[in-house]
Amino acid sequence: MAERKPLIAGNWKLNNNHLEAIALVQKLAFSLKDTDFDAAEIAVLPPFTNLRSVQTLVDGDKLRIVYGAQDVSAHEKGAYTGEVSGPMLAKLGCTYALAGHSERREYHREDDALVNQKVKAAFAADLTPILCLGEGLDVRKAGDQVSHTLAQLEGALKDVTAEQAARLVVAYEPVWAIGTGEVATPDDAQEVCGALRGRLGELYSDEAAGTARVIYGGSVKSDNIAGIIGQEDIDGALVGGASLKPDEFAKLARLGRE
Ligand SMILES: O=C(CO)COP(=O)(O)O
Repeated sequence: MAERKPLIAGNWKLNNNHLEAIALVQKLAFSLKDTDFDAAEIAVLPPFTNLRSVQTLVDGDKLRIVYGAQDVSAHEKGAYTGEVSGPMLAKLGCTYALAGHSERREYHREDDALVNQKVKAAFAADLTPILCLGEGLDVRKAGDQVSHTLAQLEGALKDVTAEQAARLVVAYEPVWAIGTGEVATPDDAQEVCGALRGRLGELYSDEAAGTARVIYGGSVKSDNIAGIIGQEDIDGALVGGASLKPDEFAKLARLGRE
């Protein structure tokens, strides 16, 4: 099995203007000073308006974090008011772009077909998409979480190549765990993450499934990350609320080992 470097990514959601973003990244850099950057890749995902400021700080201070966007347009250019394209994000030095976060699926009516276009747009711009998926509470109560998330995976990966799939990050974020404080148990998270990796193997190859990273998101904190990351098929975390607190996010970046 290939070595997969854990990814700890902070999704800031709709928080912080660009000045607040600079302050937060500076504090985070300080909090990260004793961190082993070889143990995990650390990413922040601020709002679009902050990316240029974060780029300047990361480049200027040679910070060992990477960054990305919370969304990417399905379109490359043209008459698409309000959209931000993959090439624009790549030009700003972004490594990652989220695609299909449950908040975009819910509040902006994004479906698997659109998420699929966004995943392909990210790959086309040499960004790594972080494909978000996960079931709501009703699906979980019915015990259909595996089939539900596998269907989302297949829908989002239509026409994605094996080479691309090998670079993919899939974030399993059960909707009922997001912002609720109700983190999935390590076993529950592993059940779905293992099934997602298994399906990547069936759709592509064992090699692709072995290098793609599958991460978990939903109420991850420094006191619960160790159990989550200890699971065989979980390669990191997508963190919301806790990513806005520099000390707490730095502890997460150290995988809760202190
Ligand atoms: O949605 C999330 C990350 O994308 C998770 O958010 P919380 O960590 O605040 O639950």
